[in-house]
Amino acid sequence: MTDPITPTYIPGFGNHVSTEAIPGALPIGRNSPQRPAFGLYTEQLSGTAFTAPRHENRRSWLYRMRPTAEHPPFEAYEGAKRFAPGTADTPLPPNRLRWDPLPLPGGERVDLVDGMTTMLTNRHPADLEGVAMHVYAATKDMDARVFMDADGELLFIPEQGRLELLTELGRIEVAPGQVALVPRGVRFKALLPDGQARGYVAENHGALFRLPDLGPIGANGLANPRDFETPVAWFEDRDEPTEVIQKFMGSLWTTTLDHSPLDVVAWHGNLAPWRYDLSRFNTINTVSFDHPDPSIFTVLTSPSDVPGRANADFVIFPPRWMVAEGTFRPPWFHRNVMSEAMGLITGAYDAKAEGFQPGGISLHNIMSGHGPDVASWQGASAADLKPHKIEGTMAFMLESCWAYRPTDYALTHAQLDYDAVWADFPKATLPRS
Ligand SMILES: O=C(O)Cc1cc(O)ccc1O
Ligand SMILES: [Fe+2]
Repeated sequence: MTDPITPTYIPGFGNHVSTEAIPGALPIGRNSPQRPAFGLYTEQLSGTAFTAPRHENRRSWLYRMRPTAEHPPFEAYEGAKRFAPGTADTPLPPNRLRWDPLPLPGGERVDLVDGMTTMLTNRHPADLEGVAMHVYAATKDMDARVFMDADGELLFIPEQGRLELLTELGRIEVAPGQVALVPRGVRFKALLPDGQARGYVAENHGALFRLPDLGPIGANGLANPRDFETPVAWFEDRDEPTEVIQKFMGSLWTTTLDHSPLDVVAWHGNLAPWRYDLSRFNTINTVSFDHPDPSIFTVLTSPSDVPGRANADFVIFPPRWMVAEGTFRPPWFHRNVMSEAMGLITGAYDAKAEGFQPGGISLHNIMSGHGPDVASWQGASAADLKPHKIEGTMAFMLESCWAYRPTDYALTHAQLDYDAVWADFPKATLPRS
C-alpha cells in the first residue's frame, strides 16, 4: 500500500543503480539466478536494442512478485477519447497556431489517463521516431489501475499541482517547475497530492532523451547529471483487480490483472524513471551582444539519425539576466528548419506580450515565420539596455525535425486569430536616393 513516507532518490543521470526494497531481494553477481530470492521473478526491461553501443545501451533487471508475462489479452480501451485519437491524413496547413490552457474538468472527476488530450503528433509510433505533445487535466487519483506506454518514454512537465508517480521502479513526486521521465514500458499510476493537476507530457518515440554534448562549454553546465534523481525500489503487494491501460502503436488497450503490477521488489540497471528540478539548470547565455540560438537552453536531446538534427530537444527559457549590449534582446524573427512546439509553465514569455498563457501551447512548424509579437517588438526596440533580470517565468520548447500535426481536438480548439499578433508592423523607411 502507498505509505506517506517521502520518496527517496539516488542522484545521477543514466547511472547503473542497484536498489532493493527488501534486503536480500537483489541477486549479487548475476542477473538471472536459478532461484531468485523469495521466489521472485526475474525480468529484463530493455530501453535500447540488445546490441546498442555500450555508451547508449540502457536496460534494467527487475525482480518482481509475478512475471509481467502473466496477463489476459488486451482489448480496445473505450475511455480517454482525446488521448491518442490519431490524426487525419489530409494536407497539413503551414499555419501558426496557439492554444489556451485546458479547463480543469468540472463535473465527474477524471484521472490522469482519462484526463489526457493529445494536441500534437509527428511521425507514427511504429516509425520509432518523432514526438507527441499531450496535455493533462486531472482531478482524481488513479486507484486500481496503471498506465504503460509501449510507444515511447514520457516526460511529464507539470504546470499546476503535484503528481506522485508510483512506478514499477519506485515513487517520484514532481511539482510544477520540475519534470519527470517514465521510460517506455514502465507501468505507473499517478496520484494527485493537491487534488488536481494540469500539465504537459512529451512522448518520445525516438532515441532516448539524453543530456546534450557541451562542446566548448566544457565539462559542466546546463543540466548537470548529479541533479537528476532516480527513486529507490518500492513496491505494493496488492492482490486486487488492477486495470492495465497500455498505449501501443498509437491506440489504447486495456486488460485487468488480479494484482498490482507495481510489484518490483528490487532492480538494477540504467533504465529508470527520474525527476529533475528545472531551477537547477545552469543557464548560460551571452555576456556581450546578440541573442544566441535557443539550443543554448537544451535540457535534454533525443538525436535523430542525422548528426546535429534532433528528433526532439527539450529546451527551457528559465529566469536569467539579460545583459546583451546594443542588441534586440528577445527572440528574433526567424524561420526554422525545425518545428517548434512551446508550452508555458509559469509567468510570461519574453516574445509574447499576451495571449500565451501558462498551460497554453504554441506551434510554429517548419519554415513558419515567427518571432516577437508587435507589442514585444516595440517594447524591446525602445528598451533602455541596462542589465535586467527576467524573473518568475519558465517556458519550454519541444523542438523537432518532424513537422507537428494537430489532432482534430487541437484544430477545433485553437485560438481564432493567432496571426494577428504579427499584424501591422510598421514598414521600414528607406533613405531617399
Ligand atoms: O520561437 C520561439 O519563441 C523560441 C525561440 C526562442 C529563442 O530565444 C530563439 C529562437 C526561438 O525559436
Ligand atoms: Fe522559434
